[in-house]
Amino acid sequence: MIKIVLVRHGQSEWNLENRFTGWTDVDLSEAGLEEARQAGLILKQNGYVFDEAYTSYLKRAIRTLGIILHEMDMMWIPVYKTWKLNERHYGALQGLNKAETAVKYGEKQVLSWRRSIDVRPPELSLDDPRYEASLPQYRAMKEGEYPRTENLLDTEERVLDYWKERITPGLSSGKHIIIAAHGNTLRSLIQHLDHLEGDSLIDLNIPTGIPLVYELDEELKPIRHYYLGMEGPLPAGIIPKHISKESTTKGPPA
Ligand SMILES: O=C(O)[C@H](O)COP(=O)(O)O
Repeated sequence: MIKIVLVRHGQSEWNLENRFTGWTDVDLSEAGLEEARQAGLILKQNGYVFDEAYTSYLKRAIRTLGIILHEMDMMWIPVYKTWKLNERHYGALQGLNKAETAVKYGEKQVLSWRRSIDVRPPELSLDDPRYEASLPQYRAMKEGEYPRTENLLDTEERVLDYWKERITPGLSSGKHIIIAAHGNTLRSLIQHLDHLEGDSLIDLNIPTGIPLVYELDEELKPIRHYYLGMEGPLPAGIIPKHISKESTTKGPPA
């Protein structure tokens, strides 16, 4: 049996303000910093050790991982960063308040943008200041690779590309791996692992800052998964109290 730990970054400043974030590089809120510390303590308390870690180019995930590894006294392990694990790009919605957007476009439309697999939000124009392909961390991307908007399938394509090319070889060779990433990055990976579609995908929300353990067989097919608390695996559907309300919604189906 092979175990991998997935963790969504701690609550961010725009999670707190209920804004569409995507590739906007916002920091963790105070609650998010504490969630990251708690995640590190939970993993240490449960005796987890890691050989390598993966994260995105976005500071909310990078800092979450750094705090977790600091709490575990594991800052010495290799950490691999990639834009392919960045959050799903929310296009021209980035920066907008989610509640205000729902008033303007309707709840149904916003739910479809947020949780369907094949609906892209309006795209960013190339002269939009939020189109940040010129930032140093994205300069090595190929022409047209920097997204102007994404649906979950677009995100899943780049996440799975990296998962298959860079992460599964380590897993199959017995490495203990943690991935600190984003709500939709992890939703797209879980969609692939658990073959989720329809309502079970629409209802899939990953809480911030809680370690999610996937146990995989030799073919890397899921055997079971569970969120981790201080006392070990949490019963399905239970999210620890310390997580802020707006991030505690239904986790992966039991
Ligand atoms: O990018 C964002 O806005 C959040 O990280 C995830 O938002 P969502 O839960 O609306 O997809």
